[in-house]
Amino acid sequence: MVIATLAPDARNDLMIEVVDVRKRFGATQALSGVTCSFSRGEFVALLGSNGAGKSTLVKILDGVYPADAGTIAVRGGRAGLGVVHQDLGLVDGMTVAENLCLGAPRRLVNPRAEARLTTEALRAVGLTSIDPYALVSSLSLGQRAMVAVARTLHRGADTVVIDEVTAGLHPHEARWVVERLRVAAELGATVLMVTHKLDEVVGAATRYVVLSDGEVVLDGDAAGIARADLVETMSRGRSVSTPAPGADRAGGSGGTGGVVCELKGIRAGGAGPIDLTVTAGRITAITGPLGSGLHEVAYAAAGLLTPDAGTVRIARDVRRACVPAHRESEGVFADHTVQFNVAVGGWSRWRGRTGLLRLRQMRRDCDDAVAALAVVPHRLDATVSDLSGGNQQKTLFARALMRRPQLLVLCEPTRGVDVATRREIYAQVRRMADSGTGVLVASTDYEDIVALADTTGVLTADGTVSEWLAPDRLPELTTELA
Ligand SMILES: Nc1ncnc2c1ncn2[C@@H]1O[C@H](COP(=O)(O)OP(=O)(O)OP(=O)(O)O)[C@@H](O)[C@H]1O
Repeated sequence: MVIATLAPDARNDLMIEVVDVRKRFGATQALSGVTCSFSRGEFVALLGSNGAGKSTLVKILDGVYPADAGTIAVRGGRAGLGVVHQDLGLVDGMTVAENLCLGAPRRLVNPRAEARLTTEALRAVGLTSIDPYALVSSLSLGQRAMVAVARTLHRGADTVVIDEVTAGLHPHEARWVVERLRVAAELGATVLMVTHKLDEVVGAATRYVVLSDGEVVLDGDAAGIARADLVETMSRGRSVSTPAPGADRAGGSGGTGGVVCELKGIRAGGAGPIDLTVTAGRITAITGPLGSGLHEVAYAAAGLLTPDAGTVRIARDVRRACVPAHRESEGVFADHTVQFNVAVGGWSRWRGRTGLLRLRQMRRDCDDAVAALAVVPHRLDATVSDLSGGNQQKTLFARALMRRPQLLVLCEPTRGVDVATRREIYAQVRRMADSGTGVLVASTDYEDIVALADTTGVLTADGTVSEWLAPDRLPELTTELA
């Protein structure tokens, strides 16, 4: 199926029409007849739990996959629609203007004209404060995201699909991006935003489209849909054994256990020197912007990286487990099954007195772990590369817990997971801490910090932690770092 051009007699403001689109991957029906249409000036939040079919739909719109059946028609044809992915695809060492005009025939464009075109393109997304001659590397992550959106529209798209680009942004910056997207829609663009962060889009999106099991289960005007109903629809009634994030911390771990890990004067990934202690039963967190070195510091604690300087002291015989920040390159064994990915490294747990693995117990434990996190598809023999991003993340998390670690290091533990899973992960981490595990969380996601941390170190611009914040001071994070 190719993306068609909307018929000339189509409704005036209609931009995209998706009719009965289906896509199957082997045994999985990823999309089972999606029908929806998008109009000029709409700001649509495209939502759904992990494995609901969002990425599949976006990839079909982007021309990455053909659909098995159905039709898609776009005003202006394929060029009328652009997708901005999480990596943004900008060249950091070039200016904003050069990035915007990249690919344009050079003889038609001189630097002055480039700057003028760039200013116009930036205005179309409500950006008036960015210098066309600024290097992209000098911009904040949110500004870069908006430059990528402006470039997509500048290249002739009227509709832009934003695929989880706000993940990892500070809440203020994410809100700033969403506000610019709202302005872009008001100025005439059609914006479809895929996100798991409901709070970003509630109040800004004009419409919600929720997918579940490859079908549209809710499609309506945002003004008429309450947040709670959205969560309920997205979670399909999945109950989670959790209070709201942060709610139970007052009665949680007291941090009276012994030291399981101590970092002194650590320098890693550009961060440091940092002193940090993880004690049994307590959740210590570090946060800061992407690239600040917070993950490298955590890897040093997990024993996955030798720091550039400083010492790592680990209590004797401590079992360590780590959820790495980048699941694709550092985490999953993509060609292996879900069971292998969950069980790997934790074999001793199932070794019987004879030395043989108790396979049936191993299978049961893996099955319980993936059921608690609602991994889709719920099949231990599924190949991990066939899972959606959020479901891959769940297998990584399940693996780390399967080791019953005494030191649990979590880098971006909730990356790409849906609302219900996020809560389940928070509950499981809290239970681990309450049972005596020392936990170190390194996350750029402020929701993780607010939900989990007993004490939080914020990496400052010089790569150090100037002070450790108790939970009651966490609200300062959202203002201080704005
Ligand atoms: N290349 C593939 N091969 C096999 N199955 C796939 C493939 N891509 C997606 N699937 C399956 O299709 C379903 C929909 O996946 P998709 O990635 O579209 O979900 P999603 O809503 O984007 O999830 P997430 O929020 O986790 O990113 C899932 O069950 C997934 O396992």
